[in-house]
Amino acid sequence: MRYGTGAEVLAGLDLRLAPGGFYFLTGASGAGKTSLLKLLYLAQRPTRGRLRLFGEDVGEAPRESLPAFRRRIGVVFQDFRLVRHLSAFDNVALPLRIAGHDDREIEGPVREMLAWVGLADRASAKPPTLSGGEQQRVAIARAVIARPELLVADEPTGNVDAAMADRLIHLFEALNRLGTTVVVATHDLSLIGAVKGARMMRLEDGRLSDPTGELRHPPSRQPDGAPA
Ligand SMILES: Nc1ncnc2c1ncn2[C@@H]1O[C@H](COP(=O)(O)OP(=O)(O)OP(=O)(O)O)[C@@H](O)[C@H]1O
Repeated sequence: MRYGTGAEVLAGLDLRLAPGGFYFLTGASGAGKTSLLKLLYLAQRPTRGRLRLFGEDVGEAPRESLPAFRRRIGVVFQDFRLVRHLSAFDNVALPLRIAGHDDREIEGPVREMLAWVGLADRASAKPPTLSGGEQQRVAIARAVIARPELLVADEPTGNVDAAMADRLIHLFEALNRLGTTVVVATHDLSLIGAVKGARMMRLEDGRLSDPTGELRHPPSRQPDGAPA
């Protein structure tokens, strides 16, 4: 994959995600994590090569077929991308509204989700009046509310404290237990250690050092806190 006429930012990737798997993606800043996630949530197409999603070839699928695939994917963007003029409640409700649920069906689950991410009392606040951490939690609630088949999250806990990060990763785990394939890009080793059975993929200069995530499991914590 390359942006425009620039150099390739991802090359030679051969990667298969098992349905229902939980994957962490790590790598230095600029290694290409966000670019790989963009391929997964169909914001970018591979410049060459093949991309299959949900068993279908999407690398060269017609543009008009992509929204139907995207509705099956929950995305936590690094920069949140909340709708500024909608309340926290309405941002979280968006995927359910798009899926055709009416207000009576939406109210309960959205309130419950906002309570889970600690924002029960901020439901009517609009994004510009929320802190970075609060916006991030709204973004996460919006990404998971409709139980997507694939959840892609880019540094989803970069703006919250350790206790909230723990709570959020358990939300991802709960979703994963319901069958969602989860891919989380992060630098946070404690997050990686928190999910048993998760697989870890590492990007270095646009190449995956462990494309299946099978070889390296999350580093377990030593008593002194250093990664194993
Ligand atoms: N829209 C873009 N246009 C051109 N080049 C880009 C674009 N986005 C990213 N790049 C380049 O692609 C490379 C990989 O960037 P990417 O954002 O995927 O890295 P990353 O691993 O997610 O970094 P970080 O941890 O800092 O978010 C970098 O060299 C970056 O400068």
